[in-house]
Amino acid sequence: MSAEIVTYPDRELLSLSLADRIAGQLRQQLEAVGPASLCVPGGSTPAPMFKALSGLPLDWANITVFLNDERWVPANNPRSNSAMLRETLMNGPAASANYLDLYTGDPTPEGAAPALSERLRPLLPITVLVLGMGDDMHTASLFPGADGLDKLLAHDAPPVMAAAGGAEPRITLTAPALQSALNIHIMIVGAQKRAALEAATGANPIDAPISAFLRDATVHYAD
Ligand SMILES: O=C1O[C@H](COP(=O)(O)O)[C@@H](O)[C@H](O)[C@H]1O
Repeated sequence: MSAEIVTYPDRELLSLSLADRIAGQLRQQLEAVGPASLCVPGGSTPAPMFKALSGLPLDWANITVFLNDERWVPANNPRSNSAMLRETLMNGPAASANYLDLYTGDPTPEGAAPALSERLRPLLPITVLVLGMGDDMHTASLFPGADGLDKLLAHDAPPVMAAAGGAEPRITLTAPALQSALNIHIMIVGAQKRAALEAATGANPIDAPISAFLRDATVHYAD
């Protein structure tokens, strides 16, 4: 089965509509169950959606936010996904949310992963998961053909592991932690990513990691 794809007339409408949909799903969890979790991508695509979401009225103090993955660099490094998130999402009403930073300052992501896994377990299943995708069909830090990708995709993987394949060491949520999410959205823009997504449909996750999430996801797309 492949994902439902929603195509928007432009990127601004995509960002506003997706932010509204995420807020609705978080609100439902907060009202029906209690605390909620929101797991979001880094990269350049989601920043406008984060800005829209940050201004929406929600019980942010009962929401824990964390990234899908992080480059192993401190927050003052321009490659830090956390820095982008703090500038875009963790502002206005959303500044009251709890933030679980995947970058701990430990010397290596391998050393930090076991304790992060334990901190993450009580937050599972993720209430709302938003994934991005690179042109190479990677998502989170699950890179096609990377060393150890089979371990990150394994059904018994711990929630958080170190990952190879990017320009710097990385830490990532693993496939089972991400797949357990109650609501999964994939946000992509541009014809190149759309073509990559179509190529990934039905492919082996070792070659096209995004395909591990397509069955249960809604894809949000604009040119
Ligand atoms: O490296 C990463 O890239 C992907 C996609 O980023 P984009 O700049 O093409 O939007 C992102 O989903 C992932 O979280 C990030 O670590």
